[in-house]
Amino acid sequence: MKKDIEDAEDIKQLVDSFYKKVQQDELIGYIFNDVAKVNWEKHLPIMYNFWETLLLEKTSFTGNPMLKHRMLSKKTPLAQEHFDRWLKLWYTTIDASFVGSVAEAAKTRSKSIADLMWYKISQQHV
Ligand code: HEM
Repeated sequence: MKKDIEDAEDIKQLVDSFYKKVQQDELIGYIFNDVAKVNWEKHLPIMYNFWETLLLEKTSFTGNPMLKHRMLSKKTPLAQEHFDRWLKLWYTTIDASFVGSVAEAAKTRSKSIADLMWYKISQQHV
């Protein structure tokens, strides 16, 4: 039975299964695997903190995602279709296991952040 995202364990499960899909994705996987060469042992806990801060009112995240993605877009072109795929995988992963107001917030928050990131990145070239 599906339930809402309630605690750190749920966030961990969600984030772990999302990045499993991301790594195998034919459109965006290479950005993580080959361009950024992500150290997953480091990155996954950062992402648990990020989503706990956004969804569970914790304050553990202290990174600067806008800057990180702007730097990434200097290493490889990032396009709207990459963001669309990121969001599609995120929504699919949420919907596969969770339902409720926090699950909905996880989707709407990610969409606003992705829109803002894409806006900032696309403005860099003008
Ligand atoms: C095309 C879409 C995206 C790509 C290719 C992408 C890729 C990456 C990569 C390669 C990193 C760096 C990992 C490292 O430090 O080793 C990263 C970090 C991160 N990403 Fe994304 N990302 C995308 C979209 C998003 C979106 C939509 C969000 C938020 C909803 C997000 C949230 C984050 C956060 C919070 C970090 C950690 C930042 C930090 O360490 O300060 N990303 N991303």
